[in-house]
Amino acid sequence: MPSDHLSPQPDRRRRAPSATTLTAAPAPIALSGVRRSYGATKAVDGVSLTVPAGQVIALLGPNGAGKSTTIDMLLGLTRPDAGTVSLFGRSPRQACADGLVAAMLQNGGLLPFVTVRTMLDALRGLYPRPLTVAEALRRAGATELAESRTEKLSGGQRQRVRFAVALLPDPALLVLDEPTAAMDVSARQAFWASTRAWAAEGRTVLFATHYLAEADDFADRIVLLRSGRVVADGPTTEVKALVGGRTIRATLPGVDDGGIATLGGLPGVTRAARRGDTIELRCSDSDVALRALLDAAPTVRDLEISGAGLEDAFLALTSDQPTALPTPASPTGADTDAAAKETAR
Ligand SMILES: Nc1ncnc2c1ncn2[C@@H]1O[C@H](COP(=O)(O)OP(=O)(O)OP(=O)(O)O)[C@@H](O)[C@H]1O
Repeated sequence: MPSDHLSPQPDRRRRAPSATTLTAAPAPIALSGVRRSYGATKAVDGVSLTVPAGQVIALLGPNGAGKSTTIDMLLGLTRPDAGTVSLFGRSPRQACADGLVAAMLQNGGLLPFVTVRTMLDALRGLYPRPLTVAEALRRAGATELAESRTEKLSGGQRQRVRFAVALLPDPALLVLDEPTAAMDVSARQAFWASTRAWAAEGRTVLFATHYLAEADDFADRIVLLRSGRVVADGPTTEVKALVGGRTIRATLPGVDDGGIATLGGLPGVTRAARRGDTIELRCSDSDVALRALLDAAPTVRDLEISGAGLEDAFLALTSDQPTALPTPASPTGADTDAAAKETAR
């Protein structure tokens, strides 16, 4: 049995609501003041998060930030030491058993020595309202793999089949832990196109990734974890905006280290660097910096000014000495309240 197959004992007497009837139902994900320690390590240290239906949310953070532990608690695979986890108003295990939640985890396997179709057929019987095998394969972009034996699949093909397994219960919430790790560029694009199309029907997706570009391109909202805590939470544009400042890039022929030191001291510039004849100035005020640069180096050319990217935000917000952090945005408001109550306990 694949370890990412998360419907232990489906209850066929219970009619679980379909994805389309869940819009007015309890939130697909509600974490409140969740904590989990391993010995002295606080893997998750008071995370509160409410995710409404239809949202695609990316969980980001450096190694050891607590992403997988958060996902494990979300799926009922690990119990929190404190706080509550609710999926569609139910316990994680019940929500999984009702076919409302499915996951693709990093260590998930496939049944060996059978064809993909046989495996999906066998798994279908475990769910209250499964997709047809053909539909699950189509949505996962894996139709041509139906007759392949599972042990002969390449890494990227396995990922697509695992995606079909996750879609099989027609879950209203899909949880993905680094889902595109083994995929090539075109498989990755197809995966996200299909995930977005699936989410556009009102379903919810939470994914953890180290590919910041994926979060930037596909998530409606980013939650950035550091040392088990949420350090930023909001739409991608807002998370980027938490790191103020712009960067000026330009060509300045013949610039040397002394010249770079001078540029680093210009008004409005916080840091200067060079690569060959290309200079890069991080700015607290790019308008002031640009005027000063043109005065100080009239031969400068090919000027470009850009805002902070997600990578800048990620590095600034997760480094050991983060820049002064604004309070994480809380799209629900309730998150902040819950966190505050938990802290006060
Ligand atoms: N089963 C465990 N036993 C002991 N420590 C653990 C266990 N699981 C996680 N940890 C520790 O908890 C912290 C958070 O780990 P977690 O795997 O949740 O982080 P992550 O953000 O998913 O990291 P990565 O990006 O490397 O996958 C780390 O310090 C990790 O060493």
